[in-house]
Amino acid sequence: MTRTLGDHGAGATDVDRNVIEVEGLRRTYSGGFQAVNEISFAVGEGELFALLGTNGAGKTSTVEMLEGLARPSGGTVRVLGHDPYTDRAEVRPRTGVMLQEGGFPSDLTVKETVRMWAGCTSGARPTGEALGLVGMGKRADVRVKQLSGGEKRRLDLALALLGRPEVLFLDEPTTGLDAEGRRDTWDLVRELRDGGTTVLLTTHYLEEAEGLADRLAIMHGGRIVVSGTPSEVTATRPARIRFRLPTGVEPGQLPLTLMAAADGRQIEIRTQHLQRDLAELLRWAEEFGVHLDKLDARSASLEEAFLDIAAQRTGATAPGAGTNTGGAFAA
Ligand SMILES: Nc1ncnc2c1ncn2[C@@H]1O[C@H](COP(=O)(O)OP(=O)(O)OP(=O)(O)O)[C@@H](O)[C@H]1O
Repeated sequence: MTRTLGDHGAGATDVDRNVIEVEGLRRTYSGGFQAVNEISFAVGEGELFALLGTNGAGKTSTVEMLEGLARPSGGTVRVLGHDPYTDRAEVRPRTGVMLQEGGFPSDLTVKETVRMWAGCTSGARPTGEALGLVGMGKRADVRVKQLSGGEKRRLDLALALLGRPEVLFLDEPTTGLDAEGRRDTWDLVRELRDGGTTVLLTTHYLEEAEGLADRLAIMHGGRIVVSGTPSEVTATRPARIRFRLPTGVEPGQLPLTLMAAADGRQIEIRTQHLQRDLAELLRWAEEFGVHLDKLDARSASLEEAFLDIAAQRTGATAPGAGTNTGGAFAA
């Protein structure tokens, strides 16, 4: 991909200056259904903020209000210091929006589509530059209806970047992209952020949020359930230690202060104190001359945190979410 990114002050992250401010935001659909229920968050200049959630959590309903496409039912939104709905003329030229469905005329070529869009965008990048950014330079003369789903997403992104936006809204930007396309898009988004662009991203790919986001919020049922840096969010969930129970050892012989679950001879310990409990386990193994086969110890991933949160809220049990107390036991 050719890289000629707009520069809003390279490395000029200024999280003290909020570019997006949301306070007590609500969105109620006809019939009284509350899709967004009193949410509040702020995104600093040059920050990448990810909004995650289960299906129907209210992400798109929220983002549409930030983009100025829908009027809030309550609360306030400020983007670059303005109300994006009532001050649309002020906010729109400084923001780039990548919707879930671009909906371009499908008979136009890629190049014609970009030119048409550029006609409505002040200070637009040259067409070749915009297409080069998203790796679509070679597809310029192809008709939109002949593009694959992933190529359409790239075109959506090129259009969102046309006006060198200060704020970029990306609604599920990598849905339909193959692994390479996804990685290219992540690189591009990182470069834009490093160049000072403020990015608000929604995604269903948790590794995408974990890898890209400076901070994130997980929504469920219209509310923000948890927010923070990816490590702050995962730190709220227990880490895991796994190993095969050595031959000749029974689960009841494991160190009693550890909370463990056994599935046959596979042992899993879930702990908020990974270092302390791992050290205790290793001391015990050393003392009794036991080899812990397939030993694996790691912090919770964002995906595990997400599944735990979703399961708690629906009253279900996330796979492997059970934590047993009172020492080791056999299943
Ligand atoms: N126009 C509408 N009228 C009534 N209800 C709506 C409307 N649009 C969305 N909803 C409902 O509002 C809730 C939130 O929808 P929204 O699309 O914002 O969720 P989401 O988090 O973006 O979901 P997904 O991850 O599935 O895209 C859902 O229950 C949805 O059915």
